[in-house]
Amino acid sequence: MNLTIRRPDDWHLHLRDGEMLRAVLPYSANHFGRGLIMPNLVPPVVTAEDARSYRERILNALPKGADFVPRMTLYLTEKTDPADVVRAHQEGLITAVKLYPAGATTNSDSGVRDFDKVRPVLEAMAEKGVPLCVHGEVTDPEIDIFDREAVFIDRVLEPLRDRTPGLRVVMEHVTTRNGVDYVRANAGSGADIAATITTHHLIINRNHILAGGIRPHYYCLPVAKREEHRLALRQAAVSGDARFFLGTDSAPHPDAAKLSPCGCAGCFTAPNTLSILAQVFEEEGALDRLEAFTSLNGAAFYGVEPNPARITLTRRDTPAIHPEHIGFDTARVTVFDPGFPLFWHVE
Ligand SMILES: NC(=O)N[C@@H](CC(=O)O)C(=O)O
Ligand SMILES: [Zn+2]
Ligand SMILES: [Zn+2]
Repeated sequence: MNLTIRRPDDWHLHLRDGEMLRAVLPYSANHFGRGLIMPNLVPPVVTAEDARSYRERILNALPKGADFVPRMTLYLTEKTDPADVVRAHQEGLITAVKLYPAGATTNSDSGVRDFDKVRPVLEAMAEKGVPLCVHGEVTDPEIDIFDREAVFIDRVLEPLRDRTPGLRVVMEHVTTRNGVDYVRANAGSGADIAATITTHHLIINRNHILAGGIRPHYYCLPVAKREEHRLALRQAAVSGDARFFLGTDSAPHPDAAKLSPCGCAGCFTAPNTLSILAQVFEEEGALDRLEAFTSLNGAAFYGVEPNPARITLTRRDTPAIHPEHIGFDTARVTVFDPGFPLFWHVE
């Protein structure tokens, strides 16, 4: 069986920097036309100048002849200058701004604590149509980690959208039925809310992380939730609803940092994402909607044409071989293991 679709885009991607960047980039560049590049480097990508030089480093790391365009984001801080953001967006240097609540996830220390301090930036973004990509979790230690996304919607997202009419928001890596329902319920208010869904959250629930032994490679943020939430995500992804699209959140970390007493969050899914997604859509009887999720809906939200190139996926009787790890001089990174063989090959 064959499926030819527009070349996909990855609207949430961590490429890191230096030798890690050079090691992981070819996997994304192989299958994706564009990637929205997350700015949570150390130090973060805060200004237009930072984004310009990071973009340069990515372009220099691209394999020869690659058909991949990095689209940049800025990391929102309480000191972000609205004029810098607007200028960078008008020049086409950045596609969006990323909000990390301080302390919510990997390298989020420079993120936002006091939302009043970023109001001028958000207002400028609303006026100029610069999308805000949101890591939607509260950091209040009183709130159970499995409830942090749902509480964020009520405490932070809804008030923020109320105060900033017209602000276009992407709920990144949505993990709950609450998130899916929130996006759906705001249908009436125009194209100002959407959500990315990752590959791994379509596969794992919280049992996969914790039952029968702890599995650090399944630990990511937001953490995977109960099965009912995974099913809600699958349903949203395969529905064809234009407000849901792929952002893999492929987030490589060296094994040494994952397999530690305080292991860090992130799943590295770039190499096998498309094989996994084809299988998910096949299982859901929705192969005809895979292209909308991977290649059309996100482009429409960001106001760009779908990629002109196409890729062909073929379902064979023999499993597709993906590396278990990728390695470079000083580190090894483990590839996300869906826990079942993958029969869809990317040609
Ligand atoms: N998703 C993750 O678990 N980790 C991401 C950060 C993020 O996207 O929140 C990372 O940068 O490692
Ligand atoms: Zn995040
Ligand atoms: Zn991420």
